[in-house]
Amino acid sequence: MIELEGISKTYRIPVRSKGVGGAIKALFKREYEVVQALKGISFKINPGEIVGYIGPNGAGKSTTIKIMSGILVPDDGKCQIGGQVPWQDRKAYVGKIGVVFGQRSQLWWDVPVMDSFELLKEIYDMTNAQYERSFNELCDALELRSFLDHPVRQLSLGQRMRCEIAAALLHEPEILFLDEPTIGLDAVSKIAVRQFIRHINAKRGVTVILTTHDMSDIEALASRIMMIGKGEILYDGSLESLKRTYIKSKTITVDHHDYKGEVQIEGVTLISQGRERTILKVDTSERSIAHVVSDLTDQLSLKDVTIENEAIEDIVIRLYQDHQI
Ligand SMILES: Nc1ncnc2c1ncn2[C@@H]1O[C@H](COP(=O)(O)OP(=O)(O)OP(=O)(O)O)[C@@H](O)[C@H]1O
Repeated sequence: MIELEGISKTYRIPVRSKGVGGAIKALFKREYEVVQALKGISFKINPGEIVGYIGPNGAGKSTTIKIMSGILVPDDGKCQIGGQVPWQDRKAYVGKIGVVFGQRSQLWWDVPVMDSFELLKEIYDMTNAQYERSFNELCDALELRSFLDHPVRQLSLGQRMRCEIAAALLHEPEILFLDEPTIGLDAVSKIAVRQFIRHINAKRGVTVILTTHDMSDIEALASRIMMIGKGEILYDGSLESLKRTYIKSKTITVDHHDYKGEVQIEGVTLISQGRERTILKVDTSERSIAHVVSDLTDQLSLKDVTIENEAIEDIVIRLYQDHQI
């Protein structure tokens, strides 16, 4: 479905020395700084996958999405999406993709949402039957009906984002690019957006490429993650395998009856110990959780035990550190 091979992209940014002298000099001779945003990245994505594309600010995520959506042309490399090159034959290509840039709107700001949808029907040359089917499905799944006649500028951020996603999917594309779709949303709206992405992926088989800084989006949605740093793919694999490779510790929280003295267990760091709750960190490469829990049972009268993995954010930070990013 999606195939990128050796894609590179550089930007030329004009630089100018300070002051009036610099401005005059720039009139005669422009100097540029070259930023290499993508350094020959390659990957393949199969139909129906949901891929989380993550990386720190300036890593090259948006540049990749812009190339895949045909807005930017790379300096080098090949890109084939659904059998087409995104920046060629644009009219046929845009029918295959939907794009949401969380920080920008594709809806007409001053007109009711409904008018934007009807205009999109004309732009994508949809039949009445196709439009009705898609529109009704999206309105129901995203609960849009109560504000369809409101101008976009009067919508809350959560309502607007639901409309943006509906607008991107109205023409029933096979691929959806989502660039930070949950940015700025409250917890309830984030959950609604995630549920909808799962729903549309299962129902229509839409392939989803999602960039986000919110690791809970990734945990909720993506079975595969690609991590980019300084224009290079640093990791491409399952979230599970990332966790297996990089998770080095687990935290055990034990609720217990009366405190009988300080817990002492090999390979464990005691984080805190109170009368009824003890928190420990276990280096899983040194001790197995089963052994630690068994030792705890000997030393404490247990009421409840919770075992938590390291947060995915911590794993990602460690991976960036390994690559000196
Ligand atoms: N239009 C542009 N002109 C010049 N440089 C650009 C342009 N767009 C991006 N860059 C530079 O290219 C690099 C990659 O930027 P890009 O926006 O792709 O990163 P990103 O991973 O999406 O970052 P963020 O998470 O902050 O959105 C950065 O160094 C950025 O400053």
